[in-house]
Amino acid sequence: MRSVSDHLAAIVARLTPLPPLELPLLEAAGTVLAEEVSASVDLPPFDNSAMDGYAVCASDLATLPVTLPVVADIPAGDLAATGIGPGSAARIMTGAPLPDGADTVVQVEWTDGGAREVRIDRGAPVGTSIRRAGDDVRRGDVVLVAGTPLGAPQIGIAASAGRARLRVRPRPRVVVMSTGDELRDPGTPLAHGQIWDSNSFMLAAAITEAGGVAVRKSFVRDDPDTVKATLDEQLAHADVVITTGGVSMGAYDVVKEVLSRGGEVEFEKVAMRPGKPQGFGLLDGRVPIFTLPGNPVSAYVSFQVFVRPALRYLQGLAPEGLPSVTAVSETPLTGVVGLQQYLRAELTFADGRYRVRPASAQGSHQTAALASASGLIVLPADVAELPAGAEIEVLRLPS
Ligand SMILES: Nc1nc2c(c(=O)[nH]1)N[C@H]1C(S)=C(S)[C@@H](COP(=O)(O)OP(=O)(O)OC[C@H]3O[C@@H](n4cnc5c(N)ncnc54)[C@H](O)[C@@H]3O)O[C@H]1N2
Ligand code: MOO
Repeated sequence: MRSVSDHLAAIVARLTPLPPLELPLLEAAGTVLAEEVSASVDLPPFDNSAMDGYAVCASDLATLPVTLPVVADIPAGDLAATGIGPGSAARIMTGAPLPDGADTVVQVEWTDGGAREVRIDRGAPVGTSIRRAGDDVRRGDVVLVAGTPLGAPQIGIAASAGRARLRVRPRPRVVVMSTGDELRDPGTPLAHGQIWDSNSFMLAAAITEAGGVAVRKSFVRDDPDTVKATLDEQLAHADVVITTGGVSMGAYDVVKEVLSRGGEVEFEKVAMRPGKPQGFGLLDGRVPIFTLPGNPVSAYVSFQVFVRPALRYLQGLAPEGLPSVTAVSETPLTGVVGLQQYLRAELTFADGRYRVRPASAQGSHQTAALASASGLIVLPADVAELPAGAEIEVLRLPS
């Protein structure tokens, strides 16, 4: 059996990051930058006021209070090149260009707020409330490097630097499809022996959480031709395909049957619980496919352990999994030697430390315990027993 880390490494070795493309700025949010962005101008581009107030010459404030004529009114966006001289003031708004001749700004609270003339009660040494050109970014400075995930602040600086479009690696488009004759869509009636398809909905949500674009295909019957035709149909517009079900040892495990044929997908037993039967390959020699086990908890854990890192890698990021913390176990933990276990658990933080308690239901069909879990305890393959109070790694589940 392959170890979890060997299986992930084998997957990553076969992936190629998605080719970059140019997107309008807002569509680039959530993607990963594939170029360097530098400022084409100083930011701010001109000296401007940090306060609503009056632009004056500091030398006029030697004796206070002082009353000065207001010779100009400068709102933000004012294009007129107004200047002032000693003995006069310009009313100025936050962000408005500093008039020539002024070397300080007195905020309005320190004055009588006059429109024709203004009485100034408090002094403001040279440079007060002035934001100098380039004191955020100098023209030519690199503000974002290639490989940066584009969150809100990064989209903001790109806009500040004047960029309307960015070259990025896009969010991977991931087609998810459940297989199984027993499956029905939620909202429709069930006959005996049938269940509602939960995997495709759960994984579509997980794909979105992991930064991909999910395309949920309705479930597919356990029929080799239908499975093959549906996969072929998806190839044109998928960066990744995920299937669930049909990969163990059963007589109707059609995913395995169809995809083993051409040798495109390799089916492995991975030393983990849940999630032992795994398949990975490149459809058509190019589109990564993950064939995840059908048990819902197994499918979910497999997604977090293998697919999430792969989606990151496709965007040009390090193939990391979920963030983890070290927690103190509140109960003894029993391992299965030879299998790395992922135990659904409640993770809490109190008195400066994380504590963790495994759920009592650990079956790979027991989805209620998964839905109320906040963490997954990672119990390594070589651990048989851990006493209560021991420290253990816990993956934090997205919330
Ligand atoms: N003889 C053996 N049997 C099984 C083995 C084994 O090694 N030898 N492995 C077990 C393990 S571990 C797992 S995990 C499952 C994997 O099975 P498949 O991937 O073939 O999945 P199915 O048989 O299609 O389904 C398993 C289980 O999950 C339910 N299911 C499937 N799809 C969905 C869905 N979309 N939504 C909700 N539930 C779903 C399905 O009804 C079954 O109950 O194999 C074990 N067996
Ligand atoms: O290994 Mo299966 O994925 O546990 O139920």
